[in-house]
Amino acid sequence: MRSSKVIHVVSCHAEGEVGDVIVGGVAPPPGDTLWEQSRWIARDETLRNFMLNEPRGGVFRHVNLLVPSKDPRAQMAWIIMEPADTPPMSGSNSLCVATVLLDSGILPMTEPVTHLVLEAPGGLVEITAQCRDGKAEKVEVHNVPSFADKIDRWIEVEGVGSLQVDTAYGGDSFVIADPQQLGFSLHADEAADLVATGLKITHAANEQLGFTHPLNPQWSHISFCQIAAPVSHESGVATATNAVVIRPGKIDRSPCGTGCSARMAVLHAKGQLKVGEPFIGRSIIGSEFECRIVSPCDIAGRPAIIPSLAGRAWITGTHQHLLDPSDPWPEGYQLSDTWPRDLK
Ligand SMILES: O=C(O)[C@H]1NCC[C@@H]1O
Repeated sequence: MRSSKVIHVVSCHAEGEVGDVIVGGVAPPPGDTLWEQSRWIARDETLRNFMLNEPRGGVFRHVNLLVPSKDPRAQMAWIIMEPADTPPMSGSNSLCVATVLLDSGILPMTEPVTHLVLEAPGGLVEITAQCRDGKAEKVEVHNVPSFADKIDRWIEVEGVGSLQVDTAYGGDSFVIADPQQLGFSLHADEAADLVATGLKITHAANEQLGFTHPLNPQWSHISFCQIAAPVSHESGVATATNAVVIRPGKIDRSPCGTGCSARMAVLHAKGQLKVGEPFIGRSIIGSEFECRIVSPCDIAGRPAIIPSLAGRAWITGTHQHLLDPSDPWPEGYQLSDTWPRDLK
């Protein structure tokens, strides 16, 4: 066996969504801030391609690179790599990172509760992990400030027609649409059709509404379409199933932490969810995040919220990814059979 690199990974999933964690073998990228470091990873593409492309990755995979924190309040920082983007924050990936840090002993675990501060490219997040017998059993994340952007706006979507949507930010940027308007019931057997429709909605929303983060103008697109069922009250708790369509073409298997944060910001802006009121986000495979609005806040003079989401993550394996110097595809490859081109 020979290899010109060895990347050590602890694989994990949070409520069904893969979030592998690189724990060794990659030097921290250059940059004065974590955001700059994440832009370097996005521009350079070498690590993204090696880990996300076939034969090592695939469209379903997210990979997180642990790096030393820049902010002295944080115990660790990480850079999120998703198939289409290198985003500011991710709920499912934050659960995977916190679980791997604690369950594998990279950071010390205190039972029954461990508190951490982690640094994502989009800001600091506070972690409260319920721990027992060496396992982080449930992880709560206080997310970055989240806000509704455009409410009840009409867009024209190819093959759909006029569609009323909201846009919002919950650590990443969303267009949110109602499945009833689209003829979906959010069952798992609709997954392929949800993806095709969601990609068209994302494309239309980017062209017709757009998005720019008020404090980070470099984040200037809508990443995801969240097809979000109306809220119903189950045992008195506001609950809603969603299907978040991730470019280039898959559905989040988890309830999507940034999506639930964005949704809560919209519900709050519409007067439909109060500060502190529980909200359950449910995924298309039936997994759940327990969410709430921790507090109202302000972002560049606009009303915003600090959301919280809680869920479970499990380690699924360890891998050492190698590169034989004679391998003709050191950065892997993508083919449109499993890695669809963005539909327009
Ligand atoms: O939980 C989330 O926020 C996400 N899951 C995969 C894509 C998003 O980052």
